[in-house]
Amino acid sequence: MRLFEATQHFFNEAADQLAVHDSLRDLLSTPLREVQVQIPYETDSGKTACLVGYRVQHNRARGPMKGGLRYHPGVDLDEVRGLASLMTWKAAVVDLPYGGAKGGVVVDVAKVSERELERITRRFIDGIHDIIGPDVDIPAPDIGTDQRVMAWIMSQFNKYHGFNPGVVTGKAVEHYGIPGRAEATGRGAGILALKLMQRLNRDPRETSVAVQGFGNVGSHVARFLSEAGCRIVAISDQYGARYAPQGLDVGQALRHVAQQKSSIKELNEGNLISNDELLEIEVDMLIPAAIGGVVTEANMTRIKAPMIVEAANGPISPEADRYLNARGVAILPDILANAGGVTASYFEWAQNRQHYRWNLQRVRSELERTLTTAYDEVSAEADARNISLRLAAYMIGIRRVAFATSLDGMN
Ligand SMILES: NC(=O)c1ccc[n+]([C@@H]2O[C@H](COP(=O)([O-])OP(=O)(O)OC[C@H]3O[C@@H](n4cnc5c(N)ncnc54)[C@H](O)[C@@H]3O)[C@@H](O)[C@H]2O)c1
Repeated sequence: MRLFEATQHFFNEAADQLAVHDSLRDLLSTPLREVQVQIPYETDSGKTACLVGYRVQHNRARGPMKGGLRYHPGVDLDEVRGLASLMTWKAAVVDLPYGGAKGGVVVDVAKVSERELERITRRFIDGIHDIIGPDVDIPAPDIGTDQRVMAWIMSQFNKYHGFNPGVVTGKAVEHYGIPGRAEATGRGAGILALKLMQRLNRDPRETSVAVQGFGNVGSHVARFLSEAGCRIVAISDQYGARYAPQGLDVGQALRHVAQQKSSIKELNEGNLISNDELLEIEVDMLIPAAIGGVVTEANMTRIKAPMIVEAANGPISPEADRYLNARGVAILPDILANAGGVTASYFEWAQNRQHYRWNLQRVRSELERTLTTAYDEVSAEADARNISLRLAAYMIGIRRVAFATSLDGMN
């Protein structure tokens, strides 16, 4: 099942529970706008190459649309559409004044130089600058993009529209960003993972954790949970995974990746296993923090973790979700689990508009407060109705967006 179909499946389940009528359901399911642009750019060898980029704006009933920009060879319109709809429900679950959007460029960042990446980004913004903006649609980092890419986006947008740092979030602290944004998605997933352990009466110091993906999100969630006393037994990147039942030294892995610019595969600790094997190890908590669609009908019966935190977007297919729920696996859904990123982006955007900056301590405490409030609402809804955390989160998000949409009216 493709990502948009999967997100629509979860949407429809919740809309059924809420008895959302057909015309409103159609409105909430149909993206506001989808744009595909050509990205011609000059390679370092002087040739002209051409890529494809997308921006999908899903819903703006609750505010300007917000969502990351993904650079990955697997990007396509369906994926971006699915991710854009997830952003709408995510922003609503954590009660931020935003709608949802997402963008992507079909490119393998490992195969282009830094200068090429800058040219690609600037040409992409040439193609979409007139549909984004601080009051319209605000991009942020996702797979393959980081603070450098955000700086180029801001600079290119400003050439057309004048100085406006609030057009993009996830910027460097020294360049209109805020402390704590880079760590926020992983930290947020870690805060919520501890909440899930508490829900199941688990002691973090007796909990083993496997994290798939050691990029922005995966590395920060692994660090946070390791500092909270959990045993991180497996980590990975796209090239492979390392597994040590007695626990891995996360600080050492962070230094290895930062200093050696090398893969987790080359880490001098634990046994080398594949990404598929990582998903299936005997562990208390599994945290997919890389790409989507990793737990499906093909491997669901071999997943052993009793707790799953979806730090990545869309890692579990609807079939696997149904099966794992029936088996009693506690799943913290993506639209809550990784909402720390958009929450800190909201802080950054609001501060850009005020030309004012919080310190790290304030960002962290506001992040924890926002996510904890959302978690408490979702778990209360799940308990009251005896439903999964995913269904409860979707119901809360859809209820808020549906209400705003109906107040907006049709004209
Ligand atoms: N960055 C954010 O603020 C943010 C916010 C919300 C959700 N997310 C989601 O978190 C996930 C990770 O994003 P990120 O920002 O950490 O990206 P990133 O590019 O920093 O890191 C991605 C990681 O996944 C690994 N990876 C890539 N392809 C893989 C594959 N086929 N199999 C296994 N591993 C693979 C990479 O090697 C890397 O370690 C994505 O699903 C993204 O949508 C990110």
